[in-house]
Amino acid sequence: MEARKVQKNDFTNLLELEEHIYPLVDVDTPNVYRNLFPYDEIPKIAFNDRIVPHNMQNEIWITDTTFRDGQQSRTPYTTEQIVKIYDYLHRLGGPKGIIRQSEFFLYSKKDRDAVYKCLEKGYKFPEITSWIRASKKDFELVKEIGLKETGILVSCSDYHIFYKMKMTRKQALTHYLSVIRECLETGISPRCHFEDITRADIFGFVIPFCVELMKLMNEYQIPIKIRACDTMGYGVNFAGAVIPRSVQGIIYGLIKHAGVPSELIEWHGHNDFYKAVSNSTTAWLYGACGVNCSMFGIGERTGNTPLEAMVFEYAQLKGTLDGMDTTVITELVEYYQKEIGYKLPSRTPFAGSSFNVTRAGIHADGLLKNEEIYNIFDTEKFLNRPPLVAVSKTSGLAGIAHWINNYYHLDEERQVTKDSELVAIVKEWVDKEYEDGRITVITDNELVCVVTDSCKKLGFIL
Ligand SMILES: CC(C)C(=O)C(=O)O
Repeated sequence: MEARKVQKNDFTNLLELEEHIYPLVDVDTPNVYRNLFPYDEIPKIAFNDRIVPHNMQNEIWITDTTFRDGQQSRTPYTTEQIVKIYDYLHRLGGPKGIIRQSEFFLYSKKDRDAVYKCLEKGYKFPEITSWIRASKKDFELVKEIGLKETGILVSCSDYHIFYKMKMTRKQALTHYLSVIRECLETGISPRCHFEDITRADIFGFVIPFCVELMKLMNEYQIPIKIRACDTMGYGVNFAGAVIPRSVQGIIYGLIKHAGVPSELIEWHGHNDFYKAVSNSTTAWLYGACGVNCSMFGIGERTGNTPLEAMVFEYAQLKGTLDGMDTTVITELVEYYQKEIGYKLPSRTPFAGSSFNVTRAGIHADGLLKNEEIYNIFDTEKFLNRPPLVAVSKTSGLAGIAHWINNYYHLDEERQVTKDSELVAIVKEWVDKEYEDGRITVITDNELVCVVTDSCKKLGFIL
């Protein structure tokens, strides 16, 4: 299968212009931005107050790296698990393919088996793409399997170029361009992973490199994607922050100074400074069409941008889910727990067991009066997860009543209130537990026993 041809673009004038403005700066010693990354101090965020305009595109999307970056940091998934998760991603992304692509390793037979099985499904979305070693043999393999695109690592900070690859910028650029040309010769579309872009020299290396890539794209008429990888999570989204840490500054530079079309730009975030989600949203807002995510954010160190979070960011920015089926997120939580043995931290937004559980008595009282007061949205509708109240020392009568109503799915006429006799008896039992020195919350099983006993005594049927 041949890579999709790019629309004939006339970047020629722009490219000639930019080439002169931003030539490669081939430094003798690495620029490691010691002012921003002193290493023995906490990294710094500096500002020059240059403001770039919003530039969100009409069509934005999510790409998935659950089986690549996500899998790198955990026990590998079995083929069966990959196929099952791929199925869930297909349903979650909906018919418009908001989850547009998913990338797969092709290294081992097991990796390739998973790709063949997922291809057999015949889904248009997520389109299957690959991640390989950058060699002619591997490009041929991508082609043989019938994929259109592959990821290629093009680390771009001097940390990588000088310290890891032991090259100069000029040598790295020459090497990358020859590998990418080889990929294009095979007819495969390269997705260039600009590793460590948030510590790279944007005007001295990244933009001159992108300008060369856009020239190659013109020459071969095959799309070349730029994935901006915030490998260490240093990106920030504050207006006026300086590059290379500024997410909007990087995206603006790629579009305006290197002539990269928005639909060929993806942001790939990490969560080391808790910014993976807001940085990814920022990349959308400033012109990148794609954000690359992994399910539940499972990935290197603190993880990648969680895919489920970007589903809700999408809906908030666009005002519509565009056909995405968010209830699949809850199915995935259950699948990860039961079949993969991965339990999410309970407070994980949208997915953890406690994400919509209220513990404080005073809040529980609010929930009981009207669930909108303490629930982010109709979590039962969108995630099959009605808001819950965990019973603890501070739950009070309202909290216990709410727990009973939810746990037993009582419809409006049958609901108990904080004045119900049943609630009073359960509360008495709960109070006694804490008077006797208990410090943990009361479990559902314990409450079921107490409620069952109390109902028997009162002659109630729930
Ligand atoms: C290895 C690269 C491509 C990456 O995933 C990252 O920079 O996070």
